[in-house]
Amino acid sequence: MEHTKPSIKQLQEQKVIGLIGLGDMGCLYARRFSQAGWRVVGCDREDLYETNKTKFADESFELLKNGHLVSRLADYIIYSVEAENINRIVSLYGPSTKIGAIVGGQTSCKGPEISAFEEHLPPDNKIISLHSLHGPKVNTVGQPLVIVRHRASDEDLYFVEQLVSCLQSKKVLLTAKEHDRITADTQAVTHAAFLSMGTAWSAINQYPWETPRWVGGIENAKANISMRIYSNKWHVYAGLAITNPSAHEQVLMYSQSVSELFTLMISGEEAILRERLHKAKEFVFHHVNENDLLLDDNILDRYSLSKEPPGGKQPNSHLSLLAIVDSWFRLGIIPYDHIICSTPLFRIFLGVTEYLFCRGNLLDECIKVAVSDTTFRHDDLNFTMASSNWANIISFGNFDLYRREFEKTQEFFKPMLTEANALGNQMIKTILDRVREKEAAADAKIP
Ligand SMILES: NC(=O)C1=CN([C@@H]2O[C@H](COP(=O)(O)OP(=O)(O)OC[C@H]3O[C@@H](n4cnc5c(N)ncnc54)[C@H](OP(=O)(O)O)[C@@H]3O)[C@@H](O)[C@H]2O)C=CC1
Ligand SMILES: O=C(O)C(=O)Cc1ccc(O)cc1
Repeated sequence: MEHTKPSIKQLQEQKVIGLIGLGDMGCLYARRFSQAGWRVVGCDREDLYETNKTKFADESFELLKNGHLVSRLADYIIYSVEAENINRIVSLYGPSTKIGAIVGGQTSCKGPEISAFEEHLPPDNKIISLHSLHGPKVNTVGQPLVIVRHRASDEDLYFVEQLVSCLQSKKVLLTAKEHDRITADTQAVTHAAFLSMGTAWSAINQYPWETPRWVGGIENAKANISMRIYSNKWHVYAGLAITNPSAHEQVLMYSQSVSELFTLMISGEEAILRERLHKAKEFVFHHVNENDLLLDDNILDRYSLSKEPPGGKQPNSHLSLLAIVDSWFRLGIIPYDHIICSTPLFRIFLGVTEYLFCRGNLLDECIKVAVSDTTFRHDDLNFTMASSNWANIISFGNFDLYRREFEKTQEFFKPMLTEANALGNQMIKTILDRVREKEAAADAKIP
């Protein structure tokens, strides 16, 4: 006999949703689910309960004292806590989980999260994890939402899909292993590149928008994204890279590419550099049509933090962008294969590199400048050292050192972060709207 599936309304009458961790992402979910008609209970740290009662007083979800109370009551519990602490927090509350309930997490690397669930949850509990591939201030509509069904029935999955449908994100079903491999390729290396730019600018004591050496659209995108990362919480980026073993390999390869390309530049090896980069271009961008690039001058030029009017463009060696394509080639990664599972920052990073490699003869101009013009040597040397430093910190798995380096650079940019973030948000919104338009146009072409 075939069972009819319950409607969302019926599920909403039966099920309680629980959030453990009401920071940026936990609060986003708690709000969205409760506003869509689900009963939602949540908790943050128990020692902050009294303060949080005031903070969350006007919300449409219910604040409980701790994760035990959430776990006893909820039918689907989502841990939305720092990746570094996931095992410890699941060990605390996991044994209190309601019989038969489903449990998942929002941390950015699924291997350690699923291991924590397997270790600490009673065997009757099911496991379905989530990962929204965007920050808390991005519109959830159309963004990828990874669902990892690890230990659960079709009915359980159906319930979770009904719950998340209010986000209107694009569901991507993956295993934990697939998820971690792809996000190492997309997120971890993207962050490593922009973290290194920020550290290098801070090391030479230079805001990039305050010097005529850096003008033009590509520079705007680099500065805005770097500032966006430094205006966020360090633990988000540390957790994502350090807890994912695949990310270590990627970040180390990126820093090796940076160092090798820089060596070719300062040795004046133009022909070798050109051959190496054209090979990488052919591998990564062979299908790209120059008339159909994600970004154009118009978009890129619009979002500058500089107070000066845009002048003539200054060529740059673009070491950070040359190196990402070189490392994709050496790791056999075609970044377009991961677009279904990509974050806004990754899509912009890809858009900017695509622009540099495929627009007119920009790539050859850039190679020429890299070898012959010494204006950027000091910056490129600092970038090379910064990327090697970040790769070491990540592969040694040192959270404390990560935090120290991150906050040191963050301090340097602090006076500009609010303005930079507002501009970065506009830039990202424009680019995402544009991506949506392009996708819609492509879908319309399919017969
Ligand atoms: N921010 C982002 O862009 C994204 C983040 N993620 C991932 O989602 C997770 C949450 O990130 P985000 O919301 O940004 O981080 P936040 O730091 O804003 O939120 C985590 C919350 O969990 C709280 N917490 C710590 N211990 C406990 C506990 N024992 N019980 C209940 N709550 C606790 C923290 O309190 P306190 O701060 O006082 O320790 C904090 O309020 C992370 O794993 C992150 O990597 C995923 C997608 C996007
Ligand atoms: O887009 C990015 O890379 C971000 O910086 C936001 C972000 C951070 C962590 C995640 O797990 C997912 C998205």
